[in-house]
Amino acid sequence: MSAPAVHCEDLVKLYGGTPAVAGLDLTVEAGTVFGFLGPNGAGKSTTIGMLCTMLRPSAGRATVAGYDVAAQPEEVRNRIGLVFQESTLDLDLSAEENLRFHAELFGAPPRRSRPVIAALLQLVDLTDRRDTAVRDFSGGMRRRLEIARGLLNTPQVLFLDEPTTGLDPQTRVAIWEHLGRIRQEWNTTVFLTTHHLEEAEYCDRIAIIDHGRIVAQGTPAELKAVVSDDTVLVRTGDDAATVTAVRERFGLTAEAGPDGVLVRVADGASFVPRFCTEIDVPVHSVSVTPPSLDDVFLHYTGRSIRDTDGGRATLGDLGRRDV
Ligand SMILES: Nc1ncnc2c1ncn2[C@@H]1O[C@H](COP(=O)(O)OP(=O)(O)OP(=O)(O)O)[C@@H](O)[C@H]1O
Repeated sequence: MSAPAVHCEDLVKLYGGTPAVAGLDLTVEAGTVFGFLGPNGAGKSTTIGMLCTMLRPSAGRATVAGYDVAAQPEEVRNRIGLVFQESTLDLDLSAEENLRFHAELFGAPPRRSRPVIAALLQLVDLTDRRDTAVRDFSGGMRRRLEIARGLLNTPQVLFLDEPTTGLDPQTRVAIWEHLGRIRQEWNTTVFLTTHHLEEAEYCDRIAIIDHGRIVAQGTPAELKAVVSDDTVLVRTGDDAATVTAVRERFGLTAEAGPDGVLVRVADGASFVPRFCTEIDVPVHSVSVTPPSLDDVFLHYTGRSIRDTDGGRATLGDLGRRDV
């Protein structure tokens, strides 16, 4: 069996004695898409900085692709790709020239890099735009090219910081299709941070970090199953009578709101037919919403991820930090 893509044991990073990462244990299996979520200041960038060998751990241990980040940083660097939020593309160069320039920085001879560049352009659907200057690219095309560039050294693990931030929903979906293809066709492990919880649903597994520690991890379905009930919204002819009936007949809590009556119940699908049969007031409509990852996030961090998406530092800032 191959080594885990990422493995951390009691990983710590202190800044002036204060822990930014406070004993983190984490395993990411090879070939998966892994989402790393957390509020601002939770320790995401610091963790990724250590995994990418940009920051030295204060204590504990981490391996990437089986190599120790502190003892074997070169081995790690050769096996990872990194895509920052900030664009580092040269706008005056074409898509292909950007990739070629970067391949040369890696010291790859053109004979070796040429087929890789062609395959990557195809992977991110930019083959027919390879000669276009990046200045003329849309935001989504630029991000796809950044991702292709992160894959130039055919890394085993690709780290992406908020890969879809600033993109419109349609383009975000396209980026996710590409990330899925990268995992499938290149068997690359994708390790990403995101503030879009609906996107975290696409991840094979996710971990939530808060105050420098992992507070929850699992598949999106596992996490949702642990924390919350379905929400059933019912519209009837009489909200007050509905609230009372739900409490008395089903022993559930119900609240009247502007859109109708909200009922929290473990299994919405089996509650609805019973509710419709047993309630005495006319039912106009019923909808069932399963628990969301936002509920999970709120449960574990006490905050909604939407409240945490502002003024954040980015991975690119690591280089400018006092480490
Ligand atoms: N160079 C530094 N010196 C001192 N404290 C730091 C430094 N870098 C980060 N920190 C602190 O460490 C903690 C973790 O920061 P980090 O940037 O890793 O969090 P994050 O989860 O990536 O947050 P965000 O979503 O805002 O990017 C925060 O309290 C931050 O203020």
